[in-house]
Amino acid sequence: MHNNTSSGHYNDAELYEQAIRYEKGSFITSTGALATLSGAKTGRSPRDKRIVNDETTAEELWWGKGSPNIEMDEQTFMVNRERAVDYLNSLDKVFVNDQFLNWDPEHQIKVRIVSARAYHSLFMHNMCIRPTAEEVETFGTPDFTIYNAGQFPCNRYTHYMTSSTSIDINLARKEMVILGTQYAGEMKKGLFSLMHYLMPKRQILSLHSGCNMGKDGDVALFFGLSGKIGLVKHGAATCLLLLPELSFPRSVHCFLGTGKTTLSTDRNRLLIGDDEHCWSENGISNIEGGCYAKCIDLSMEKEPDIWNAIKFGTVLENVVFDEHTREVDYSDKSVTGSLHARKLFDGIAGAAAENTRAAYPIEYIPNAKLPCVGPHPKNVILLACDAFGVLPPVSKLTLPQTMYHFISGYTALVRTL
Ligand SMILES: Nc1ncnc2c1ncn2[C@@H]1O[C@H](COP(=O)(O)OP(=O)(O)O)[C@@H](O)[C@H]1O
Ligand SMILES: C=C(OP(=O)(O)O)C(=O)O
Repeated sequence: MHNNTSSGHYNDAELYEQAIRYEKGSFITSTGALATLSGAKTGRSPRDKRIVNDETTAEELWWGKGSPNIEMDEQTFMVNRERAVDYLNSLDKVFVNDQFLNWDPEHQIKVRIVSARAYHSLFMHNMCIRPTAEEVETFGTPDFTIYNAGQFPCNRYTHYMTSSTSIDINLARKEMVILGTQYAGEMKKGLFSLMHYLMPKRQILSLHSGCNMGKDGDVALFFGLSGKIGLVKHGAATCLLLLPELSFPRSVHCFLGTGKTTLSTDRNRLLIGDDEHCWSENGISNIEGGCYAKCIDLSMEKEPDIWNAIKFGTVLENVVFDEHTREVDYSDKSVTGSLHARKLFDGIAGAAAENTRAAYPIEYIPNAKLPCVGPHPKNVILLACDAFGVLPPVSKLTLPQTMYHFISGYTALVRTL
């Protein structure tokens, strides 16, 4: 970085101080968490996420109709990279996180995150695997670097840009650039995209799943899409029956997530991870070092372990709290149900992206399995949200049926309008 910009690793307390002093909307809640705001974007921007299509990725990645990969060229990546680095260099200080991905030591990846906001640094500190002091000293060259200049927009007149947000991945340069969104989840999901590229080359399956283990070592995987909006009628969702003490609201309702985090965090089982895993010959390993729980309507009674994890060190995104008591009102969706959120979901009547979040280190869950690895899974659960009520609430699938439903994406929400 530029000589006038100081960069460094900060501890949790220092990051709290920096966030509270310099980042508007950052406060300590009654339980000690750092409550903060992600700005206009309160969820991911998949339509603004691009991958450089070069000689190698042209062959290796799926492009074109039906593919979720949106392309950009190397030159445009460099334009955005320069813009992000120039922005970061214009600041007095930037935050640097050197951390690891993947609890399987044989397939661990070193990542560096350079960010402008203390909130982003604390978030990644919680979400990636934390190195020891000695490992920080001997970290060396990272395998991948994120430049997060999310407060600064991309230039809408730059080739490929369709808004002021761009999340750009260059696999050859091993870099990711973020412009125009401060939603912290972009960083963790960007690294997950990287793992989807790197791990299959090593004959390892990267999985969007939660994972926990019974006392006898039986591992269960929970698959289900996140970040989808749904209109669910009471009683129509499969996951309702998997965890009957929780309930969906009575009427038509919009929400995110199918329950990987909620259902893998289970008092009676050891938590291996809530969202991203690798399945290799060695068994299962969590990619991350933390959890990113949705907290809309969170309560002590329904989800006690997640509730208790919201303490000093935890980042609370876009929640509303009482100015004096600093008690969080988890039913308040006014920040994430913003005009922007409504626009994001294409004007679906009454829709609000209820995406208030808590990011905490996995060891904040009392029965976390550390290190976060386990043997080959015994059960695979596909969580579905079938608003039509066509799927039986619980079905035991044969292997071909499982493959069919997994590949056809039926763990996603199926909605009515
Ligand atoms: N029966 C249920 N099973 C799972 N989640 C439920 C249930 N009822 C309500 N919920 C809520 O749905 C959301 C599920 O989100 P989450 O577990 O984060 O999904 P994912 O990890 O798959 O993205 C949470 O806000 C949870 O409180
Ligand atoms: C970070 C995200 O994923 P998940 O819902 O799986 O936590 C997200 O969709 O914004």
